[in-house]
Amino acid sequence: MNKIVISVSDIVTRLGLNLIHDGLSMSVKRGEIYGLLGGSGSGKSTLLKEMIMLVRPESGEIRLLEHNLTSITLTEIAKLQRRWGVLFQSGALYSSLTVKENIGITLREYTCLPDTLIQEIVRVKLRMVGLSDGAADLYPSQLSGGMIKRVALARALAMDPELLFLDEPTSGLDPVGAEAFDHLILELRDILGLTIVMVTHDLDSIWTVVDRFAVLGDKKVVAEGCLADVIENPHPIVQQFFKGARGKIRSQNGK
Ligand SMILES: Nc1ncnc2c1ncn2[C@@H]1O[C@H](COP(=O)(O)OP(=O)(O)OP(=O)(O)O)[C@@H](O)[C@H]1O
Repeated sequence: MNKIVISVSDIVTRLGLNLIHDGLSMSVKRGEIYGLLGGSGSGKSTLLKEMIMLVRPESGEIRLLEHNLTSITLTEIAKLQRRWGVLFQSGALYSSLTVKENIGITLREYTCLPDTLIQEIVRVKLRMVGLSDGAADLYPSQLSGGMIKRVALARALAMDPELLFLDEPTSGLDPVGAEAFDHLILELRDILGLTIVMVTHDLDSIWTVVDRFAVLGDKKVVAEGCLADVIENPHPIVQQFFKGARGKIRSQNGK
């Protein structure tokens, strides 16, 4: 069985007066694509932010790549941050920097690599996400939504991370672009051996790329597992979530 690389145990999260998580637990295994699903406001993005230490839970424990995030030192945080990449929903590219500068920025910040090598790494990452060298000198305002996601993904991969966090990677893309992006994620996981955690509302992504997932509701994980297992879970939140999707499965099966 694959080793667990992220384990969230019994966390309680409060943001302002809002209780977001109340005894939430889940775990991610090495090499899998793990989805965080749930209704709007169920705390998916907050959970992802807790895994990358942008938000701190009030209690409970998060262990990531054998570090306990509640008791980690600053030096360990700095090392750990190099081992993950993040793709935020909007892409979060710097508008005043070109594509190549956006991708190279973490390499310049975290390494002492010479400029020629950084340029070469940027070229490799661009190709890895299916973009040509011609995109390197463009600014974000000159890119389509799909290209922005790809550049943001290339930037997330710049440091050769073991873990990739994706917050709604296909949001804002048309169905064709979303499908292409899903396939890219699958391909990169297989080629690079990544472990991927993704927040998604996109049921097509769940069928296509996600190996296991958690459904968040009632401030907890109400179901966790692979699609075949979770879809049979009688919890009302799960059934509500998949009602339309189940119809889709039936129609796909010709039933
Ligand atoms: N800084 C904050 N202060 C107070 N409440 C917050 C803060 N950030 C988020 N929240 C609240 O926390 C709840 C969970 O937010 P979160 O973004 O994690 O949900 P989500 O499941 O990702 O939702 P969506 O699918 O709509 O993006 C929401 O009700 C949100 O309003």
